[in-house]
Amino acid sequence: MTAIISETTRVRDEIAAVGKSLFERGFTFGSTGNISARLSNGDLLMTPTNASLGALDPGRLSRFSAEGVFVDGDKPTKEAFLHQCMYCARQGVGAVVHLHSTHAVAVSVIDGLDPEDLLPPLTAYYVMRVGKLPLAPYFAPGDVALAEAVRERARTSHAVLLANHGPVVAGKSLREAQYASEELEETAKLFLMLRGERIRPLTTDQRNELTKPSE
Ligand SMILES: O=C(O)[C@@H](O)C(=O)COP(=O)(O)O
Ligand SMILES: [Zn+2]
Repeated sequence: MTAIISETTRVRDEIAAVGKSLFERGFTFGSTGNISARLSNGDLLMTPTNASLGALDPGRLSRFSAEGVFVDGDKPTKEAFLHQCMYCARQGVGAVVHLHSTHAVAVSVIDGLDPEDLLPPLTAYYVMRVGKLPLAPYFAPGDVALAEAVRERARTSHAVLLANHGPVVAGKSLREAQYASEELEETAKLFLMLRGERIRPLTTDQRNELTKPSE
């Protein structure tokens, strides 16, 4: 019991610290975005609805049981189902971050990109942290129909861009989800800066070299 309590406290504090860091560096703003993390007993901690990621109270985070039932805390984010579907679609997910990071949102609005993989492999770090970025069609925030669209894409990618909205990124840990979200935003920025230029993305061989399982 003691171990569970201290793990809960640690994860609550970590969610608040990551939220503050992302907010203060402009990765999301106002009360946009939401974060969740899984505890070792399967429970999920999530940010409450209408909360600024910059000023989260660790003790007031919303908690769901492993079965997806709301247990306690403030009223959960309206995207709770979106977070839950990332945990269901992928093995080993420990945390999920959703942001309205400006450049990623801009990419989510551009027509004519490849909806299976929106951004080219500009750098090795992008390939290692994000890899592939499919687009989920537009649904209003909080619409449960979005869950099915995201679940389908999350089976093959831990990062999904919601059309005219923003990214949802899963990681084994909260730090992994945070770093991948940041890398996605910076690559979206590079992509927009480079529009109209002749570019030289990584080749398929270079990409495969980065993602091959280590022996
Ligand atoms: O875009 C939205 O409204 C939500 O996806 C969002 O980012 C913030 O919603 P809450 O977490 O319910 O505040
Ligand atoms: Zn949102």
